[in-house]
Amino acid sequence: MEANEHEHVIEVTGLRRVYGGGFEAVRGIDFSVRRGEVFALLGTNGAGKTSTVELLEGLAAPAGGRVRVLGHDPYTDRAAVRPRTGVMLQEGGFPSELTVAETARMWAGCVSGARPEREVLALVGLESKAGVRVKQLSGGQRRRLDLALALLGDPEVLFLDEPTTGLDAEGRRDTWELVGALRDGGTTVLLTTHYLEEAENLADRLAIMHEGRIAATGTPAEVTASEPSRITFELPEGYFVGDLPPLAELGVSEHTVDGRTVRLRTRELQRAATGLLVWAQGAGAELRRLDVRSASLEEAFLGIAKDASAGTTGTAATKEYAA
Ligand SMILES: Nc1ncnc2c1ncn2[C@@H]1O[C@H](COP(=O)(O)OP(=O)(O)OP(=O)(O)O)[C@@H](O)[C@H]1O
Repeated sequence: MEANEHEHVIEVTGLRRVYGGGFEAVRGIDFSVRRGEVFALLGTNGAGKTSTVELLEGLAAPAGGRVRVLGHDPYTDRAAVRPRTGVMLQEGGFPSELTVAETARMWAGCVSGARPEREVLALVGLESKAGVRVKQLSGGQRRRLDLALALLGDPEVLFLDEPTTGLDAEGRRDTWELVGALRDGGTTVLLTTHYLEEAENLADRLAIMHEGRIAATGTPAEVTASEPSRITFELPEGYFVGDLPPLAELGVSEHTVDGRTVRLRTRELQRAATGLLVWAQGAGAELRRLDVRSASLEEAFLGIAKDASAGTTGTAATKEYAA
């Protein structure tokens, strides 16, 4: 396979998943991931992230739509896809009596051209635990073992379902570094996560799922830009909000006043901030505790989830930002 960076390694079109009782967990989603990208699926609980990833891994057949991984259908053409992918499930479920090294060795037996166990254990910082039984590992160490096993076949595409859940801050940082290094080495990574900071740090592009649909997709910066920025300051004594220039003319969409503290929300940060500062300069007014900031991914996520719950987004209204 040619290593073409523009090649879509994962392609998902109109994908649906329906469970036994008729519940539609994935309701027609589209996205694609290019070679060497880290793509994050974010979402509220039960949004359909795991249901989607399982379809990409070929663990179930879709109820509708199409999935291609490395150009193949991962369900019907499993033999072509599986050796080139690495999968880290949410629950590894290893025999707890085996040691870490034995588990890696057993797993390596199922992988063609597996890397040496020691090498993958070193990658995830578990070399010193090689002789320890799996049942004696902490939750975070088990997640690292899950990751080590996913890396045994030196995969072109890596699926990580909540890779850092249960890890402490240091373990999370180490995993981020490792995923970054894998990406730099050309591995394509699709991950699900509850940690917005993780997506902000790692993802080249992301999709936010809500109730089986994609509510927003784009780079972290593009998705963040969909939420209004904020300006906060304290008015000096003797000044009132009515003394400010007309806020609507500055592109301010909302404002609140709490004592002397004024909070503005705007989608035109430069225009609003400039108008405010020019006014303050002219009036000789000092705006104390002035704080001007773009929305965080967390704010964008909460805003999108709120809109989606209120029925103002959906397939037709998916926010999509050009990559
Ligand atoms: N085997 C199943 N049978 C019926 N419904 C299921 C099954 N597995 C998942 N679901 C439902 O499908 C929906 C999506 O679940 P899924 O696990 O894909 O969500 P998620 O986004 O990964 O959630 P979380 O962030 O909580 O892990 C949920 O409402 C869940 O209850």
